[in-house]
Amino acid sequence: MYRISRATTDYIKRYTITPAGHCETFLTIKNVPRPRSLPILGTKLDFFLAGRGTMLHEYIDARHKLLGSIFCEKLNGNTDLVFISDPTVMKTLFLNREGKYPAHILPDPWVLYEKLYGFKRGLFFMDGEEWLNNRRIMNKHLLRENTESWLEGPIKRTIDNFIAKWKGRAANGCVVLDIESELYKLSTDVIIKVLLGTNSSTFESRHYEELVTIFSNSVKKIFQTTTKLYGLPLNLCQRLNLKVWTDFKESVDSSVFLARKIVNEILLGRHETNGLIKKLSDENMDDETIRKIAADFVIAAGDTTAYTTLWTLLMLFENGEVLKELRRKDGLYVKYVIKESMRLYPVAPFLTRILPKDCFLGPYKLKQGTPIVASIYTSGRDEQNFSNANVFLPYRWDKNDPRKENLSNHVPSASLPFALGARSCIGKKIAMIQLMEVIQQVSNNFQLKFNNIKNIRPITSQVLVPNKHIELCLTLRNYNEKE
Ligand code: HEM
Repeated sequence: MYRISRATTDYIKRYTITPAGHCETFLTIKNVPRPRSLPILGTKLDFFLAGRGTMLHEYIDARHKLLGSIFCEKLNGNTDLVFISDPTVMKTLFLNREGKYPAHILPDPWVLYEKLYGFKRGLFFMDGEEWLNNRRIMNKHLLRENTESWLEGPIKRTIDNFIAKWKGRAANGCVVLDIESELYKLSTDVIIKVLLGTNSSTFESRHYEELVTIFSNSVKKIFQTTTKLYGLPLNLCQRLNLKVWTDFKESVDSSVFLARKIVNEILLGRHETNGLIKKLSDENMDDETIRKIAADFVIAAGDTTAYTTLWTLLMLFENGEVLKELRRKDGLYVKYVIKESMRLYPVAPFLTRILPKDCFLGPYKLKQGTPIVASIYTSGRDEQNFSNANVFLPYRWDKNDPRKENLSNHVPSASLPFALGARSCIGKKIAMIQLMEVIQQVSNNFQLKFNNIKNIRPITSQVLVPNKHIELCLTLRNYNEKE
């Protein structure tokens, strides 16, 4: 099922395939549709006008609408990027074309930081055999069947504490919260407790709370400062020591320092713990590799899970009927609510892979090294993949729900919030346990009211985030309230 533009269909008619199945001439990257561009400048101006990348998801969505499900654009650099949004082509990429060591495009500021300071990062930044060996060990403890049985303990305990604190704060009436910071802190706390396990008293002090607050603020700053560097000449900013670069560098320095400090403390007391660090240590993973991988987890966990929680709560606030249904039902409905919110607001709106060898993708023969970008935001909102695509309808994920009959289009593989294949998110089970627990408990225990959400829109700031600061007015739910 290739949804290709009219221009591509014409090419296909022109380039025939012989009965023996041999392609006489095939389509190449030169035939991939591309937007009109200016000499020398290319489409750089369009890109700048679209907010230097902050509206990239909408910019690319508009391109797909114009050019079809496969198109090519250089964006701000000199390399052709091939954008795809067809679910079949995306599946082919992740399951058959990415090779043994799937490679993705790393954010430029991070690459420069690593080069300048010789600092080695975790799983997301590894490649080749190093990545595969470590990934296999991580898969065993985080993704295999039944890993939920050890993950649920530390995660649910952390969320119970979080909800108890919120209840205490809202005990005397409405309390206004900086919801982003609250959720960042929660996600950081959850991942530290996963590293630590359930049978330890390490970090049970007031200082721990302060540490989590300082750490999550500093991680939040990394994402803000990276976004400011979008589209700027990075090497020049660094050589001139401009504030955009030094702000980025300082936020990375302090986040990495603190993340390693946390991991070091767990490593020191590992024999009393039963969490992920103890498990990796028992696999004979060396301490430096544990430090790299675990410190990155603490950094990676914050924004993705925090913003997915925030988008889901916003969707529930705006869709009162769904919130009522969630409070009435237990079990899997909360999972459908989260899947639906990730379909509309995938925190990673683009996924990238670099082709390991020459291969066909859709009708095009592409060369080794070609960067491919899967437009997850577009595929999740395409009417051909999901009927009533822009409406928040969690029941579309429930195959037993009779209302589903009205939704003729449903292509699950068009919504890939955690990616697919060997390099998909290693933290997806952690994230799903956390999301399901926190969304269900917040909905059951509190009334939700957000301030300042008129005309709220998503922007790309590394991940998909709201375009303005949001406050949550938290009130304890009156269980007798009529629903
Ligand atoms: C809602 C929450 C989350 C979402 C939507 C999400 C999404 C993703 C996606 C799409 C990728 C794949 C990137 C690619 O293919 O290039 C990824 C990779 C990764 N994620 Fe997550 N993530 C989430 C939570 C977490 C958490 C809680 C952790 C911490 C354990 C985590 C750690 C990682 C790591 C280390 C990788 C790199 C894996 C590798 O390269 O082998 N993620 N995530």
